[in-house]
Amino acid sequence: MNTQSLINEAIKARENAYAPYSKFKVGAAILMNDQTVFTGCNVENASYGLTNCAERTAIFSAVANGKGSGKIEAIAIVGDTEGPVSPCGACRQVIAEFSDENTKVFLTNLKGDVAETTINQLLPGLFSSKDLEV
Ligand SMILES: O=c1ccn([C@H]2C[C@H](O)[C@@H](CO)O2)c(=O)[nH]1
Ligand SMILES: [Zn+2]
Repeated sequence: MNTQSLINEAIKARENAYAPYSKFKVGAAILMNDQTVFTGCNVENASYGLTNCAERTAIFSAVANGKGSGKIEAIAIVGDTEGPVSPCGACRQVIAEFSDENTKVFLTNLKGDVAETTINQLLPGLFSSKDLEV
């Protein structure tokens, strides 16, 4: 799947966002290394802190569908932001869990801005499974 198609999947997923509190809808789409695609949206809660972001929804969906041993080839995230949307710290760490140095991260918005980055740029010095090896 090409980048624009992945971004379009994220835009579609964003429509399903459950964001009655912030009204800030976010969509994410991930292309796994086996070429399967999973999408997610943010899901808020009256107990605000229980909110799950779009990126984590997409990744948890992939894992729930048997892709936990796979890697993310590309992820597209879209919000209605001035510039490309910026993933929160929790999502950066969760994206890192299923990424490698080749994972492409596309930060986008509804205006069509696209910024390509990497997990190492988003989360330098990240904690990973390597740190658990003794
Ligand atoms: O990258 C982001 C940033 C924010 N949100 C959600 C969380 C919350 O529902 C709303 C406002 O923070 O946007 C995401 O899903 N992804
Ligand atoms: Zn997040």
